[in-house]
Amino acid sequence: MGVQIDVHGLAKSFGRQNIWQDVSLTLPAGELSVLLGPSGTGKSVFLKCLVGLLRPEHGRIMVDGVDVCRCTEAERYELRKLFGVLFQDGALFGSMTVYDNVAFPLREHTRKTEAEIRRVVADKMELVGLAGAGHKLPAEISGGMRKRAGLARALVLDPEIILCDEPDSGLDPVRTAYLSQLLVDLNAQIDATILIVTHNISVARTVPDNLGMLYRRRLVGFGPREILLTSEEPVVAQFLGGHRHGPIGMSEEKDAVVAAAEGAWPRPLPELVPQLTPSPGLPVRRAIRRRQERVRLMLPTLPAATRRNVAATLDCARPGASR
Ligand SMILES: Nc1ncnc2c1ncn2[C@@H]1O[C@H](COP(=O)(O)OP(=O)(O)OP(=O)(O)O)[C@@H](O)[C@H]1O
Repeated sequence: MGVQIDVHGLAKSFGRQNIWQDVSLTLPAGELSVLLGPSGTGKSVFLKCLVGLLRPEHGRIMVDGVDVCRCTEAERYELRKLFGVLFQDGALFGSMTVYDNVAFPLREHTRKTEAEIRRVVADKMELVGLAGAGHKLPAEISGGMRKRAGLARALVLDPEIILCDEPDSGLDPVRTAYLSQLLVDLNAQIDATILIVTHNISVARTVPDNLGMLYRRRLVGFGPREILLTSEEPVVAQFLGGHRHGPIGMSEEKDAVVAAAEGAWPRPLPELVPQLTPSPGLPVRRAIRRRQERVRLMLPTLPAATRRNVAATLDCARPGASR
């Protein structure tokens, strides 16, 4: 099962530029989570902090009992083995074949023989639908295939935590739908904790168990998907509705005069769409039951509308209930 990550009071700046502050959230073990936010709100910086590539000035990131922000280099090296990271552009080495790219972490971090490496690489390439493409160079495959090759590489060390930085960027809606399904299927197969950073509304509405959003240097919210997906908070409703009217402007924060001239921002909330389920033949996601137990305890604390939506998902998941 994946590992839980607890983030408390995190703050990160570059010089005088504060990126975000007071970010606290828990990524529950083995669940799928999505972190949304307009461009430039520091989503990638957050991922890099989680994996220890950037050091926040304040706060704690607890992974497996170790604080990523304060651990020794040796501890950080060990922790990194828990993580598989899919970077925005796939981050493949252009001069290596897809096969060698995927095999790279195994050759670097394990003592496996080439025969063993061949087996693992073939297995992961098959998992992401790239069997047969190993001999090609990254420049010879499509953007979607490069993403999947990056994902295969992120998986070869059997990570317990998978971080995906905008896996959908540069993909058409159909490829994005395939990739969303792939992430859900992967979770069903390996039960890893998965965090996806994106500004893709369709991914946010269909993939995660938990959803959060960064805006104006703060975490607007983070919790069971139904909370944000039914939120009437103007910034959340505008972002998920994908429209111009609302507090978010072209350069993140809208000019107060422009915002006032728009008047109120009442918009119908998009309908809550069902979460993706694993493809036929795959096991039921083990996270579902754990999440139900967790969310059931949260029910009394949720707003009435959210409570109804969450309760409905708990009801339809009861044994014998029709789905
Ligand atoms: N190493 C760095 N040094 C200085 N500033 C940085 C560094 N990395 C990121 N930033 C700044 O931090 C801010 C947030 O960047 P980040 O890439 O995390 O945003 P994002 O939310 O992922 O954006 P997008 O959705 O457009 O990818 C930007 O203003 C960026 O210029």
